[in-house]
Amino acid sequence: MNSIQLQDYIRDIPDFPKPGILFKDITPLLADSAAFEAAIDQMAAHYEGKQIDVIVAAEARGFIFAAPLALKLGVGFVPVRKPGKLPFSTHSFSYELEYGTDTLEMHIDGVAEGQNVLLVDDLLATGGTIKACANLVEKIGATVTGCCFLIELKFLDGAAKVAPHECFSLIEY
Ligand SMILES: O=P(O)(O)OC[C@H]1O[C@H](OP(=O)(O)OP(=O)(O)O)[C@H](O)[C@@H]1O
Ligand SMILES: Nc1ncnc2[nH]cnc12
Repeated sequence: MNSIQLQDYIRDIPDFPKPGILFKDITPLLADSAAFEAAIDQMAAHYEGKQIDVIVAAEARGFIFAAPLALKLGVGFVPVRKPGKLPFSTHSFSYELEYGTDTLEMHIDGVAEGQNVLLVDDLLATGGTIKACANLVEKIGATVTGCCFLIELKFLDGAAKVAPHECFSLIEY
């Protein structure tokens, strides 16, 4: 399975969802079980043996990688969702995207003070989403162990926004 080039499974869609955005479409990778499995295995290999209590990820695409990674690492998964979707009491936080602004929510009992949290998403662009998640985790008194992505758009320098937390990605543009 080492011969799989994950980059080959990412499709470029120009001007989506807005003019000037080159959208990185992950659906070809998801449609190929060997490529999808290779991505999860490579993420798990990077974090194997590290102190992680829980994985936190934002909907929708973050869930796709966070859930199998949580199972593989043997830790829980805490969903961060768009407003009005979570049934229990929530923390709510707003942030900026490459193509707009958004608000996310997490259950107040999702992450506990003192826990080590791995943040997972499909893609790091401006870093707005992951920085907002990291801020919330730290406000709760938990520690961000790292930030894991399938794709990193290096030219947008999202990693600088999340520093000093480590950003690990499998594909860089
Ligand atoms: O680094 P940033 O500039 O914050 O951009 C990255 C975020 O943008 C996308 O999510 P989107 O809000 O499009 O939602 P989706 O997962 O529901 O498609 C992507 O899945 C990341 O979460
Ligand atoms: N260029 C991009 N492609 C896919 N998802 C994104 N999320 C933010 N920017 C993106």
